[in-house]
Amino acid sequence: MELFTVNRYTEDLKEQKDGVQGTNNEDEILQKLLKKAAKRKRKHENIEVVQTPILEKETSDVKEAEAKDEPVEQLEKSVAVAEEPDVPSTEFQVLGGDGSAAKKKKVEMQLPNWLAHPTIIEGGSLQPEEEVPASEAIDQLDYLEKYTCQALKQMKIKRLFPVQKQVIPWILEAQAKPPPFRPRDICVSAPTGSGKTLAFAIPIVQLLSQRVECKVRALIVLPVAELALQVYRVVSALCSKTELEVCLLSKQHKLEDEQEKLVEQYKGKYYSKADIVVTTPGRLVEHLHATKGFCLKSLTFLVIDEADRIMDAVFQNWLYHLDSHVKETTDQLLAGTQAPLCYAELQSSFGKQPHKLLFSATLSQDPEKLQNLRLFQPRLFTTVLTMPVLKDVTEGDADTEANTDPGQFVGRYTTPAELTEQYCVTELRLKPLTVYALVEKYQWKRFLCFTNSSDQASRLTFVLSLLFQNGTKVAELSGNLSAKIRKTTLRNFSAGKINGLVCSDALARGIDVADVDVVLSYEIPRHITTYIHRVGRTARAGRKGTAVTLLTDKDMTLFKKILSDADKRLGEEIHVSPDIEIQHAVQYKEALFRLRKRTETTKNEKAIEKNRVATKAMVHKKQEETATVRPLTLMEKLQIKANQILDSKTQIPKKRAKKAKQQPKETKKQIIAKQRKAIEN
Ligand SMILES: Nc1ncnc2c1ncn2[C@@H]1O[C@H](COP(=O)(O)OP(=O)(O)OP(=O)(O)O)[C@@H](O)[C@H]1O
Repeated sequence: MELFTVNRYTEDLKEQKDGVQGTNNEDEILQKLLKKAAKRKRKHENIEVVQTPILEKETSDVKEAEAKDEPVEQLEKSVAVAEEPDVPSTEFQVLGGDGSAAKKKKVEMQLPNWLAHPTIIEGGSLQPEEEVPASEAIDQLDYLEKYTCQALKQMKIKRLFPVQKQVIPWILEAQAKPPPFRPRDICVSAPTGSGKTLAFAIPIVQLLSQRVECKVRALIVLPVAELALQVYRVVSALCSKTELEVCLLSKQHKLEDEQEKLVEQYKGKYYSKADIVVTTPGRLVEHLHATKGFCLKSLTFLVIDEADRIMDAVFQNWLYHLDSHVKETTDQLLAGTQAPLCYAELQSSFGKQPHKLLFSATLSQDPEKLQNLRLFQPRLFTTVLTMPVLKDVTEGDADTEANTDPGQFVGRYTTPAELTEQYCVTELRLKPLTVYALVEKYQWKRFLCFTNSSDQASRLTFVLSLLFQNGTKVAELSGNLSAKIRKTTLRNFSAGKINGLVCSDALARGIDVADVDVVLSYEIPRHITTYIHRVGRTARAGRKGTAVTLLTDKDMTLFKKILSDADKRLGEEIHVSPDIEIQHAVQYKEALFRLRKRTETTKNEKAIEKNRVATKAMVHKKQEETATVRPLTLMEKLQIKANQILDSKTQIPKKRAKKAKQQPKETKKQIIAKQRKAIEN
């Protein structure tokens, strides 16, 4: 059977078939083709007849007149087409061939309703120094418990920030509803330093404070250990006047130490020692697998801070582990393998999902990413752009208009109103010197300098340390260092023992260090979210701050494009003296020379280490190989020695030696086997 049939008119075919089929001659085929063409033409014209009245209404009077000139002819044609039997067409229909595709409107992103219509967090003052009106004082807020007010006062907090005023009462109210009502999950997108931590910590502590038995009821997940520690401190401070226990899980401690703080065993049963667990995703997974008795079946709150970061592919698997852990415990309860099988407990835990609270300054508006969290009827809280600086940034025509539409708020990353953004144009080879000159010129006493990689951070720290000879101390804070060293460095910076930190972006998020004068971007960030988090390390909690980006001429276009993603424009340009290179020539040359030397030394050290590891591996392999071969007897050894002496005596001609070289080399095992065979013979 033929797979393909080709219908083609050929002269030979005509001659062959002439006798059998009279209809298959050239004229008839031509007639058929003409008929087909006419039919197609009529069909096309018929479509036009139908479309004309619609078009007429929209287009000019001239077209109207043309249409009236030939109504009879068109009617005839349409009737003719209508009379034609409805034969299925063998022609391919060209999709959009009628031009309809070209007329189609540009596809607009359709967000789910909850993302497109968020609850707006009205801007308010973040100025902590301002006089607080009596009505706004924390003791006047009826939803705050006495112990919360006491703890807040100890933290020197006199009133709540806008995001806290909106979110805290909402969570408390949502949780107050009796079953079967289930509180809606929430996503909160508010600028850096606007106080998101307290917005989730206060309601959680208040709602859990009445608990009887200690069980893990709240899990707060953060992307890095430093952030986890920071949030742990805030939550612990809030819990100081309650009986709640908070536990921190991060790579800064030994796993066994954390296990001891997390669970205890009594008469063969495990008991939780923590009510609130603050953790990083990696450490959480470790405990889910390694800590016996670590149970999350009573989980009431799941907080994901820096949610967009945690939802990144790198961190994805923690959710899977968390889900399967909860499912496993439920299955065990159902099967009765986990004691005690109590009906009430089973009923309360089965199918129960924690209240999910997501927070970030750059919350993803990608519904697919958020879908992984299976949010329950989610609700979005986001900030309004009413700050003076931001007005300036989004100033003008279309943007201002867009801001009045709530649907447009989503995905707009807002920076604090107190932030001043600047840039400094420089050359690539002069960048470290520019950082030095800027710090000297503006007398910045506390600054952060962000690079795009840990290695770059390390190199820049080295050069800057050599340049600053007036007592300004700089240190590295990057992923290259252990968690312990990073912790000490950060503490020294907070205490003012270090003036400047050169950081990689791993630490751009969430770190809350008070009174950072300026954030420098040594290299332009790769994405707008990175920029928002970098600059967010200053101008926090209503204080003023500056962000300066170093730009080469090449960077300029790309940086402008990155800023445009957040409806931002370049800020003010600042300059350093054009003579910096001449002024600091000797110092800079020396610093670069020493950096080169250091790079070489590290490179050599790395090569030596690599060699050492390779040699060790080879020795190990050889040992394994020889271990499998039977040791030679004394006779065999003597025979081999005798052969070697004989070999050395008989000179192999050069040509033969070359030929032998070309042949594949025998392994030691093969040589021994050969010699043994020779002895046996
Ligand atoms: N109501 C308040 N009054 C005064 N200071 C506050 C208040 N709430 C929070 N703060 C302070 O503001 C600073 C920033 O708070 P927080 O770290 O919660 O911000 P954030 O919104 O989580 O920032 P990021 O997005 O960078 O993580 C902290 O030092 C905190 O102590």
